[in-house]
Amino acid sequence: MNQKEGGPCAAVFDLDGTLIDSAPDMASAVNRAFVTHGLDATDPAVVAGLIGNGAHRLVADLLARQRIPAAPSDIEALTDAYLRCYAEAPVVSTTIYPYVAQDLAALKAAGWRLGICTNKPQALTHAVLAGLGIDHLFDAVRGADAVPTRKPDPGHLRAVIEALGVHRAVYVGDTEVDEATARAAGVPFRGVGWAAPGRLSMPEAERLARLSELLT
Ligand SMILES: O=C(O)COP(=O)(O)O
Ligand SMILES: [Mg+2]
Repeated sequence: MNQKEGGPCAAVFDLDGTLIDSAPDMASAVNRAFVTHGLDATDPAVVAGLIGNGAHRLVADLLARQRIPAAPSDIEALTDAYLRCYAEAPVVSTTIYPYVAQDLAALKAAGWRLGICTNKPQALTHAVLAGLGIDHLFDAVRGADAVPTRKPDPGHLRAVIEALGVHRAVYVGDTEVDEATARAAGVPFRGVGWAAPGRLSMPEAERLARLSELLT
């Protein structure tokens, strides 16, 4: 996609695993919540592989891994505890992936409108973007609780694109949830080359080496 083809274009990004490596802080928060409730902590590398479907699903998946039967109300309580722990320390070990900040700035300077479509809750998304000093780059940000139905429902991505006020957009992500969301919304999808193995169905060779490739 190219600005020269007419009309503003937008690049909408998934957040965790796409623009930022937030897995260490997310793993630390969910493990603090589990341990506080008398449950076991999980290897942060395992937690990292489960991120992308939102907080509730992360907690449910971790409980299932530990073979702990849990009522919906237990999962709710643990999810609330996880999100409280995360909000207390949203940016301690989280980092922006290499070149992402400068490539986002280059896209913005070239006239692209930039958006975020993430399954992270809205307040935490803003806290993390602000903590990393990249919140000013985005024209529309929609977390999981800022839309009636979240990813993989295509309405989540469509809501971001509508807020950006563009007719042409691309979605960039790191998991099959993102791929499926884009497909269902009829939006072109690009996967990041630094996505963890097995998280995207598209071949490695077809993924973005750098976000600046969107400019070409
Ligand atoms: O699973 C989450 O909490 C958020 O993940 P996402 O930013 O990749 O959508
Ligand atoms: Mg992701």
